[in-house]
Amino acid sequence: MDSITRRYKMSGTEKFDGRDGKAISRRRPLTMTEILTSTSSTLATIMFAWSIIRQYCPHGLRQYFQIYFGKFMDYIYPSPYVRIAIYEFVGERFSRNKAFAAVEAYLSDKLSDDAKRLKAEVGESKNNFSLSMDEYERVTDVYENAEFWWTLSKIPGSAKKSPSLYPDIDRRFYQLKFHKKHRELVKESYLKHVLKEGKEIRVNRRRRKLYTNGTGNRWLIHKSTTWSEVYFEHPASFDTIGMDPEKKQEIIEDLLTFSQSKEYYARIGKAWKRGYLLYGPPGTGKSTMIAAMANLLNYDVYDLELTAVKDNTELRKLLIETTSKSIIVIEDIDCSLEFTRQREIKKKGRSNEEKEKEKAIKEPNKEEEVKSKVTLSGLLNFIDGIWSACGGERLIVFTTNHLEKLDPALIRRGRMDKHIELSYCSYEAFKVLAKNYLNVETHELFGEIKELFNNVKMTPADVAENLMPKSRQEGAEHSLRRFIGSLEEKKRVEEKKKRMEDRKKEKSKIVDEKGDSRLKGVVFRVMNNWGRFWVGEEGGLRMEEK
Ligand SMILES: Nc1ncnc2c1ncn2[C@@H]1O[C@H](COP(=O)(O)OP(=O)(O)OP(=O)(O)O)[C@@H](O)[C@H]1O
Ligand SMILES: [Mg+2]
Repeated sequence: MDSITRRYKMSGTEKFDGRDGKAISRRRPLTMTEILTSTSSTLATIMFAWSIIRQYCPHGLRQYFQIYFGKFMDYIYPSPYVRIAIYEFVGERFSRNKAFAAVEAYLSDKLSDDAKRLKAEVGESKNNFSLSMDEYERVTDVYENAEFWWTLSKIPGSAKKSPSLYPDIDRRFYQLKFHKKHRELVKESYLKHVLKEGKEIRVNRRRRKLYTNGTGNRWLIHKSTTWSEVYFEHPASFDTIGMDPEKKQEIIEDLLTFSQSKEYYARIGKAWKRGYLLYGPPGTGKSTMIAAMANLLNYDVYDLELTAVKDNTELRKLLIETTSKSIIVIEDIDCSLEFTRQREIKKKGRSNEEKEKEKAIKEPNKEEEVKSKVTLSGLLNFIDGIWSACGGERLIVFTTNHLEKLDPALIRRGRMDKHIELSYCSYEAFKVLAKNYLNVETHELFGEIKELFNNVKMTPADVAENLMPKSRQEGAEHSLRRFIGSLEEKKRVEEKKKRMEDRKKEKSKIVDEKGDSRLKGVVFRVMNNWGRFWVGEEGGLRMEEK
C-alpha cells in the first residue's frame, strides 16, 4: 500500500478498493469506532506533548503555550461560551482585588447543597466557620433565567524563588462562564448585581470595629497619627435605652431613613452623611446611644480624640481613612478644643493665652504639653467640606454636656442635622430600665415611684445603678424599695438646696432694697444663721433684723 493510498484510508471520506489501488468516489460516514480511535489518538498526542511542555518548559514559556493552545482549540472548535476572569491580586503593587472578595462572598452564599469541595475557615464572625468553594469547584448561578457558571481556578506560581519584590505565588482567579447570548446581560446588570450583593454580604458578616486615634503618648503629636482598632462589642440597643418611647421611635426612624436613602441623597446632590448632636447632663446615655446607633445600623465606630490631632491637615487625613458605614464620634466637643472662644479671640485680637499657645507649638521641647492646632474652620471643613463626601454613608456625632458653650456655626442645621437632648430620667424611661435591669414590667411600688419622679431629678445612670441587684439573693422588690429610698433621700436634698437658694435670693433682694443709704459707714454686713445681720460700722458692731 503506497503512501497516497494510506492517506485516503485515514481520511475515511472515500471508499478504497484494495485490489487495484483506485479510490472510489463514494462518501461514507465514519463509524463510531473510527471516531473514537482518531479522537483518542489525537488526545493522547496532545497530552503527551503537554506533559513534555510542563516538565521541560520554563514557567513563562509554559504560560504562553497554555494561552496559544487555548486559542488554537478555540479555532478548531469555536465555543459558544464567554469566559471572564477575576484575579485575586491586581495592579503593579499586587493589591487585593475588591471584586474578587465580593465574588467570594457572593458565591459562598450560593453554595448549593450538592457542592462537594468546600473550604472552611474561621471567619470574622465570632465562633463560626465560614464556608467557601474550594479550588476547581463549580457553582451554578441563575439570574434573570440565564445560567452562569463560576469556577475557582489558579495559575500555579513558579517553585523557584522570585528575584522580584513580589513573590511568584499561585494566582487564584474566579472564572465566570456564560453563553455568548447573555453577553449584554452580564455587561449591563449581572456583574453589578454580583458586586453589590457580595459587598452587602461582606458588610453584614464582618465583625464591626471600634477605631480610635488617641494614644495618650505626647510624642505622637509630632508624628502623624493613624487609627488603631479593636472589635466593637458594645451590647447597647435601643430596646435597653431608657427614654421617652416616642422620642426613641423618632430617632430610630430617622436613622433607618438615612441608611436607606442613598438614591435620595444622590438626587438632591448632598453627600450621604448626617450629623447628630447629643447633649445633656453627664450620665444621661449619650455614649450609650452612640453604641445603640452603631448596633442598629451595623456601622463601625471611629472615636476621634481631637486633642491628639496635630493640625487640620492631619484631621483631613484621618477623615479620608475612615470607611463607609461608620459613625465618627467626637465626645465632649466643648472640652476637646476651645471652639467656643475662638471667635471671641478673633474679635479681640490675639490674647496672651493664644500667643503662649503658639509659642508652645514652636518650641515643642518645653515642659508643657503641645496643644492641638486644629481650628474651628478645620473642624467645619471636616464635617461638611469637600472631603467629607468621600466614603459616603456616615454619621458624625458630637456629644456635649454644655450646649450653650458651643459656637453656633458648629452646630447649625446642615452640619448637625438633628439635635437630641438626653435628660433626666422620666417615669416612662424608668419603666424601660426596670424591665431591663429587674425584668419587671409592672409592680405595686410603681405608683409611689411615679409620684416621686414628679419632684426628683435623677439621671438614668443613677437609676440604673440603684436598680442593679447588689446580691444574688436580692429580688426585684428589694431593689425597688432601695430605689424609693434613694429617690426620697434625693428629694430631701433637693428641697434643702432649694430652701437655701431661696433664702440667698431673698437676702440679696433685701440688700438691694435697703440701698446705699443703709450701708453708709458700714464696714461689713454678714447674715447669721437666724436670718439677722451682724453690721460692723465705723462706730462699732451691732445686730440688725431683716
Ligand atoms: N438612657 C439610658 N438608658 C439606659 N442606660 C443608661 C442611660 N443613660 C445612662 N445609662 C447607663 O449609665 C451609664 C453611663 O451612661 P453614658 O456613659 O451613656 O452617659 P453619658 O451621657 O455619655 O455621660 P457623660 O456625659 O459623662 O459622657 C451607662 O453604663 C448606661 O448603662
Ligand atoms: Mg459619654
